[in-house]
Amino acid sequence: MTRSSAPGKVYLFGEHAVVYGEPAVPCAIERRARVEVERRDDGHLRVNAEDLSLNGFTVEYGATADSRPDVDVPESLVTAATQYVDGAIEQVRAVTGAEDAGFDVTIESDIPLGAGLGSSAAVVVAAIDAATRELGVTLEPAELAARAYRTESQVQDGQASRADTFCSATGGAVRVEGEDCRSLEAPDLPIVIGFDGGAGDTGQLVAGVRSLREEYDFAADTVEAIGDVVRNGEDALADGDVEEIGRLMDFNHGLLSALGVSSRSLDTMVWAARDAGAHGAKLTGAGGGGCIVALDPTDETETALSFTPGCEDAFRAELTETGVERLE
Ligand SMILES: Nc1ncnc2c1ncn2[C@@H]1O[C@H](COP(=O)(O)OP(=O)(O)OP(=O)(O)O)[C@@H](O)[C@H]1O
Ligand SMILES: C[C@@](O)(CCO)CC(=O)[O-]
Ligand SMILES: [Mg+2]
Repeated sequence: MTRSSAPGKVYLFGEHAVVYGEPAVPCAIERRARVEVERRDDGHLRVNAEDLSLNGFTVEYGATADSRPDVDVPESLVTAATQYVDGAIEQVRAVTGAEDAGFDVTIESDIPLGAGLGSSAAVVVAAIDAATRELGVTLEPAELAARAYRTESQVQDGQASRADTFCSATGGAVRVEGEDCRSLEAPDLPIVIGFDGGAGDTGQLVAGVRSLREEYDFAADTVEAIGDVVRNGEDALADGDVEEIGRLMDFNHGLLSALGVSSRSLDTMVWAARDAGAHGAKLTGAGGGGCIVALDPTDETETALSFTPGCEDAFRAELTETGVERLE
């Protein structure tokens, strides 16, 4: 039996635009997905994911002739729920050459699903790491990130960046631009997260931005403007200038909002944070619903968010330098 964990992340700058080759800066946070893997002799895959539910039922599937979860919901929802783990196992079989390897996979996660904190990347990175080690193969973090990226890309119809998976595999703050992935020095930022209890589907939100970009030149310009914000953000990070970082996060949120990926509750939380004196606030990840990230060294933003209608949870996030972690 092997167990691995991998962290979620927040984006300081650059989500969505990073899919089209602009740079982005995500940072790993101390909220993790843990995946336990045990090899099966019969070649089947059985998945137990206690945080993943469909119609209120925990998803448990696999290892029978009809291996669909026993839940009465449309097939498309079942596929959406299971495709990241199935895709991770596909990568494991490909990279090890053990095409008929079977596994029992158990997932436990502190990262809310579909909320912009990179739950999919963390689950895929931890699953690939644990399952390859179960077969006696240990991947370097860069190779692990590359394999996890293939899964995210497949699920997102070929439109994914390497940012989430690289950040989760290596930990810390990272800078990703196309295929260029590197670690970045970042000051210890006072990060506060607000969560509206909701979720957005990353694949669908990415597809929405892609069609806007194809339809309107000014949407393509907006994507490029996000790239400019990120480049300014890198300078502010290098200078440790938290006020400037916050100002640029505000700008980044406005541009994401123009691209249609914010929501009423995300905007409400962003404004609650700004009104409470945060240096800046923006949505994080794919958007549509889920989380915002704000910078505030005082308790004001966390307190204000906890009283904001529509905000279900407000908490401080510690950045972590630990990417994938091998537990057993
Ligand atoms: N604990 C988990 N167990 C099983 N599958 C999970 C778990 N967490 C996430 N997933 C998979 O990841 C999907 C959510 O991924 P999605 O990319 O839409 O959101 P996210 O990664 O949380 O947010 P973002 O990509 O915006 O950072 C779920 O539908 C599920 O397929
Ligand atoms: C929206 C997006 O930029 C980040 C999702 O966390 C998609 C991606 O990078 O693949
Ligand atoms: Mg994701």
